[in-house]
Amino acid sequence: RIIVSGLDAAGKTTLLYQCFESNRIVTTIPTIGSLILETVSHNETTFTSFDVGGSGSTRMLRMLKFGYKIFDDCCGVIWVVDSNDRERIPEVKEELWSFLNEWLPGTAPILVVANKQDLPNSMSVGDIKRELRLHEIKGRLWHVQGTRALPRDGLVEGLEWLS
Ligand SMILES: Nc1nc2c(ncn2[C@@H]2O[C@H](COP(=O)(O)OP(=O)(O)OP(=O)(O)O)[C@@H](O)[C@H]2O)c(=O)[nH]1
Ligand SMILES: [Mg+2]
Repeated sequence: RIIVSGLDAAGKTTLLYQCFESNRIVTTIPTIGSLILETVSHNETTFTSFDVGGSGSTRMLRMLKFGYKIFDDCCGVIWVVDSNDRERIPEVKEELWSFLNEWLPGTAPILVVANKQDLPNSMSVGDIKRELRLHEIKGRLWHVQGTRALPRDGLVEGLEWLS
């Protein structure tokens, strides 16, 4: 199982469907209010997506209720970041680190997807590495891949790294 997470509107749904249905523009609706999840299965791999945005209490309830089952058999994480949303990067950092420290046991590798690279004001891969302090990750492999889910670009490279 691969967990796909990140703040709301980062591009998780778009990315999930773009991975498997080439050249199709996916119309997404925000997952606000729903507890979890979107699941896409491909060969032997299940991609389970949920967002960690929203209010703190909702987020925590969601994690508590579903956390263990989801995380138990997780062998990799895709963390999607809206590279264009500079204002929320501190929130991304906080959520990512609490996710790594509190919720994700073991040594599962993490692919950080620096999405929305097509937008002119987006942060670079280097910016994202620095802002999220990824070099402080201990005991698991990590990698940052710049992507444009619309049109898709970089996704295959990212998945190759993860596999
Ligand atoms: N410009 C641009 N827009 C993107 C890209 N990827 C996704 N989007 C847009 O960003 C918005 C949010 O994308 P979603 O895939 O719904 O994001 P999500 O992470 O699933 O959001 P929630 O379901 O609310 O958690 C949509 O309007 C997408 O069309 C990208 O690479 N570039
Ligand atoms: Mg979504």
